[in-house]
Formats: sequence, structure tokens, C-alpha cells
Amino acid sequence: MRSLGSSEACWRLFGFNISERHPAVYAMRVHLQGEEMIYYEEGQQRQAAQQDHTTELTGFLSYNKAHPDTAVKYCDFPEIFTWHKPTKKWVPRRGSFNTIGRVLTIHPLAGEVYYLRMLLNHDQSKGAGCHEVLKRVHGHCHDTFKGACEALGLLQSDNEWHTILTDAALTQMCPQIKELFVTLLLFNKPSDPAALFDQHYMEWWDDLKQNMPTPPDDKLLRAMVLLDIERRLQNHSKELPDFYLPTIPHDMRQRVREQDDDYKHAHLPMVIQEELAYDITSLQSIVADRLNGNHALLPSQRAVYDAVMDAVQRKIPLAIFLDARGGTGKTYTLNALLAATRTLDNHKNISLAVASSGIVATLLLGSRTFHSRFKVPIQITESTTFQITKQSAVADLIDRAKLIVWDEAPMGHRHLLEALDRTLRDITSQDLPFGGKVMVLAGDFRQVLPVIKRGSRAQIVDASLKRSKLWSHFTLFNLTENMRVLQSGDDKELKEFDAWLLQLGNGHIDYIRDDTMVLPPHMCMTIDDTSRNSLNRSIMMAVSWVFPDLHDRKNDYEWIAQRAILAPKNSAVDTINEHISSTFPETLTMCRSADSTIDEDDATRFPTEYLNTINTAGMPPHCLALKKGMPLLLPMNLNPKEGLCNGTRLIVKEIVHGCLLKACQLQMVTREDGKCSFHGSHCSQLTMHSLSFGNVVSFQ
Ligand SMILES: Nc1ncnc2c1ncn2[C@@H]1O[C@H](COP(=O)(O)OP(=O)(O)OP(=O)(O)O)[C@@H](O)[C@H]1O
Repeated sequence: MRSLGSSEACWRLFGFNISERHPAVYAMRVHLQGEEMIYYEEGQQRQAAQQDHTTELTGFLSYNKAHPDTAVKYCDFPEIFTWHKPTKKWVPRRGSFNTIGRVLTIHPLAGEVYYLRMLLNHDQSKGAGCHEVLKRVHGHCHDTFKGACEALGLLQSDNEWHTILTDAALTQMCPQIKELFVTLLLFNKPSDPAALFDQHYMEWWDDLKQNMPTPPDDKLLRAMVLLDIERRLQNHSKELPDFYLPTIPHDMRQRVREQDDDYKHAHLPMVIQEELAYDITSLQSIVADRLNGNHALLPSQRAVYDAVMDAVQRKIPLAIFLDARGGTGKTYTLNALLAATRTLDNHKNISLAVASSGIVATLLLGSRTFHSRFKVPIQITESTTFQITKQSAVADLIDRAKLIVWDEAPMGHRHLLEALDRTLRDITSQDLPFGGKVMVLAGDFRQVLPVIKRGSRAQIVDASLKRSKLWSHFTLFNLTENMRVLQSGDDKELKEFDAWLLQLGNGHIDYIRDDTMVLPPHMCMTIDDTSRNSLNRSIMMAVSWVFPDLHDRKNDYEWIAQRAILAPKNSAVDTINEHISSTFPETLTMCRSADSTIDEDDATRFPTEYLNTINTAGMPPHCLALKKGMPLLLPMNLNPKEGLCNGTRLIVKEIVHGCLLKACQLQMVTREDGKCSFHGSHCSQLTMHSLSFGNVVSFQ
């Protein structure tokens, strides 16, 4: 020890403690039955064997046996009990010493004892009176601790996926099961997808058999199921080999094409087929309604429509920016454009729609996120290029597209626009802005600008599209009439809110300080003095202000879809969730992740219980406590095509085996009178098991 200064030197001279451990950590032994560690001097084996071998673990088991009401986990025992060494017994703690227990770390290669340790850290150890009881899960006594861990969903294994697929075969239609399998592949990384496929594919072909003129043989049906899975994976830019699934031999593909009408024209890449598969009648009726129907485009909307249609039909380059704040009919106009252009050229015209966020992508006809459509890398810089090769199917699709629509474009970094320009010039081999395509960008610069991590105002402004050298190529169109307010009739509150929002966006609100402003009183909640100083009470008040009588109104989707609580930190979200969940009388289901290190050697440095405690931004918590009827918000783009993306609202309907969630999706629909309302659509299935960082569904 070196004393660095006079104060440190004095401290040392006076003999004060130079280290302290708080709280005290009690190391707890773990061993299999009858495998307690015994220490003895050489030649003392006999005496040692006759001694009392009680350890903390056997003491814990005996205590539970004698006191069946003790429901405390092994690892939590030292917080309430103290280990009396002379008698080798746990006795209730008298003082309020702050001690925590840590079960000694075991390497995964140690076998059963490693899994025993896992169970001792789990609720399973509560009240366990012997080793065997730990193996009993849901009434079934497993042969091994590993089996018990698997049954509890604590291990990365495919067993639960087998169970889910078996259950699905009994209750669901084939296309739903195949979609579920694709979700498993994409987000849960089963360890042996080929084995899962081989075991279950026979239950997935009923829908394919129906269209066949003659009964197909098993080999052909297997190829057809694989082809179906391949098409579904391609929607997510994935292929069968990405998941070690068998590929389909060329002659089998040929046989499928000859047999099945659906696959006859399958010579075009899937991404192109998808863009040619719109229901033309419904597109035509959208166009008819928006040109001449009861809800015809306003003159300002029509001006955009006419300019774009003219450019597409005459095949001349055009770049438009549609500046429109929320509710002015941007999506309405863009959908009219997409519908009209897709019916051109004998319905063979391709128009691509992309949006900066998943939730906006669900509102535009046939839209994808900008990132997924153009394969944008995660890090974007000035020289970024999209991961699209000139020979790829996506390049072919982009080359065929006559119109590209990008909604909520101001959220995108100018580097994205510039990279898109380079990509389009390269794919079309035309040295014109955006390769000579008709580009329609839409959005509102008053809303969210590109997110620059810890960026200053100047850096954010510099990242905006307006700072791009390409901005000068855009012609500006404006939509100013707020249709949402207009449709509401004489809703004074909505009108006032719209006016206030506009003032805010234009920077005309009075700020108290740099970034602090006073909200209008009707937007604020009043809080009484007693609640002001108590975080929990104020959270409870906020919850009942936003969601009064939630449980009684849990089926009122319109009402639920109109409210949300935003919180800056995961910890606050957890507190709010806990409070809301406690208002539901239904049984609580705990859905836990199975966390493990990628490298087994790291397992001793980062034990499972430590991984379970990690709760950072972008990562779901280890434990999701769900109840039937609870509203949820999905925080990631899971399957935008099915409407499951960051921001989708769901209502819990059922939790199967603690790892599959069946939830009703709240979707916005435009009614006959042109107004929008929410309704609960089909039941979505989401898997909820995190097998490694980042591939999980979570709810907040
Ligand atoms: N010309 C129109 N005739 C009738 N209804 C319209 C018209 N234009 C827009 N609407 C309706 O106004 C509402 C708002 O339109 P839309 O959702 O397209 O606005 P937006 O600008 O995309 O809003 P946001 O940015 O908030 O998504 C919708 O219900 C839409 O059906």
C-alpha cells in the first residue's frame, strides 16, 4: 500500500480500516446430494467421514423441511437467516444486518451441479425440503436438474419450440403455423431449425394440398412447404441457408411449378412478385374515391397528385417534398398516388413506399421501413452505401420502380438521402439525381429530426435533409388544412391543440429558459401536496389520470389507443407497469428470458443471475409480468408486414407455456365517414424467449 498524501498517511498510521465491504456477502456452497466437500488431515479419513457434514445447502433444505411455510430462495436466505457455525444451523436473523447471499459460481461444464445452482437461484428453491423436490416442475418430477431447468424455460433449448409447434398444429391454420415458425427462426434462433422443420412440416401442408389437381407425394409436399417458408423468409430478406434449413433442389422446384398454379409464375424474384400482387380492384376503388368520391382530394392534395402522375406517365424525373404537418392528409394523398401508379401499365407498374419508422410504414399501402427496403447498414457516414448489389433481386426491383415514396423523411439523416441518390444512379446507370426516378418525400420538419446521439442543436440541424446538396432538386408542396380537426366538427379542444402545436412547431411559444416552456393548463395534471413528495403516489395518480378504470374498459380499444404514458427510464416504466398490472385481478404470468454468455468460458465471470439483472436501454427485462387483458406497446420491428412494429399496441389474450404470447393487435381503420377509429384485429403470436442479447420481444 502506498500513502499518496498526508491524509492517507494519517489514516494508515491511526490504523483505520482501509477497506469495507457493504453489504456483507455470504458465500453459499452448492453440491449434489451426498457430495459435500470434506476437509481432513492425512490419515484422518475415518474420523472425517463420521463428522457432521451439514453445509449451508443441506441446512437450508432441513430448515425448509422443518418449517414448511418458509418461502425464501436459497440465495436470499442470508438476508433473513444467519448461519450458526458451531451448530451448523440456520437461525432467524435478530438484528437488521445487511447481508446478501451469493451461491458459489460453477462452470457450465461441471454438469448437474451447474443446473442445481441455477435452480437454487430461482423461485423453484423456495421452500424446497430436499434435492429431489427441486426437480419437480408443474407436477412432473424430472430425472435431472437440467431437465427441471429446461421445463422452467431457463435453458436455451428447442423443447419449448417443439411444444409450441405441436400445440399450434392442433389449434391453428397452416399459414399461421408457418408464420409462427418464421418468427421463431428470426427472433429466437432455435439451435436446430432443420430438426424442428423435419419433426413438424407434415402438419403444415393442408393448405397447399387443396390447390393440387392430383394428390402430391410426400417429397413434393415437403418441397412445397419449404418453398412456402422460403417465400416468407424472403419477406424479411432472409434465405433458407441462413437458418441451416435444407435447400430445394432445382428439379423439385420445377416439379412444384408444374403442379401448383400459385407457383407457376414464380420465376420472378419474390420481392418483385410481392409488388405485383396488389388487389387491383381495391386500388381502383381507392383512386375513384379520392378523385371523384365523397372524400375527394382537396385542391392542395390534388396538385401533388397531378404533378406526380404526370411525371410518372411521361417518365420524366421529378423530386417533390410534401411539407405537411400531422393530420393534413399526407398519408391520404400518398396512398392515392401509390394506388393510382400501381394500376398503370396494365397493373405492372411498380411504386415503392418506404417510411422512416415501422409504425408509419403500416399506414402506407405496401410500405416497408426505409432501412429494410434499401438494406441500410447500422452505421451511416458520408460515404455509406446500401448493401444492394447491382445483380440482386432488390436492385432489379428498384430499377423497375417508377415512383419512390418516402414518408416521414425528415427523420432520416441527410447521409441516407445522399446514399440513396448514389445507389439509384448506380442501379439505373443514369447520371441524374435519384437515377431519374420520380421521388416523393413527405414529412414535417417541426416534428422529429434525425437522432444524433448526444448531438448539439447545430449537429442535428446539420444532419437534416435540408442541409443536403440534393435539397435544391426538390420542388416544395404544402398541405395546411388539418383534416383531422375538420372532420371532428366543432371540437374546440382539438382546434386549440392544433393551433398550439403549430405555434410550438414554428417556435412561437414563450420559453421560460432555453428549453423549458409552460404547457397549457388543460394538458397538465394537478397533484396534491401529499403526493408531490412521494414518487409512488404521484405515479399512481398519473396512472389513474391517464387510465381511469382501465380494467373495466379493457375491451374499449378506441379508448385505450388514445392514451399512453411515456417515461424516460426503464426503471420508471417498470414501476408504472407494476402498478397498472396490480389493478388487474387476473393471474400473473411471469415470462422469463434464458440468458447465457456466448462464450461458455465467460459463464463464471458473468453468472446467469447477473445477466438476468441487466436492464439497459434497448434490452428487455429478464422478467415480464403479464396478465390477460393488459395493454402492451411493442418496442421493436418484429414483422412490419403483419403490423407488428415498434409502437404497435396489443392486448394480451393468452400466454402459452410462458413463452408464446397471443395478443390482439389494435389497428387504425378509416371508416365510411372518413374518420379513423381503432379496432382489435386478428390475434398475433409473439414468442417471448430471449436466448441471447437483442433477439427478444419485450413490452413496456
Ligand atoms: N381529402 C380528404 N377528404 C376526406 N378525408 C380526408 C382527406 N384528406 C385526409 N382525410 C382524412 O384526414 C385524416 C388525417 O389524414 P392523414 O392520416 O392522411 O394525415 P397525415 O398528414 O398523414 O397525419 P399524420 O402525419 O398525423 O399521420 C384521416 O382520417 C384521413 O382519412
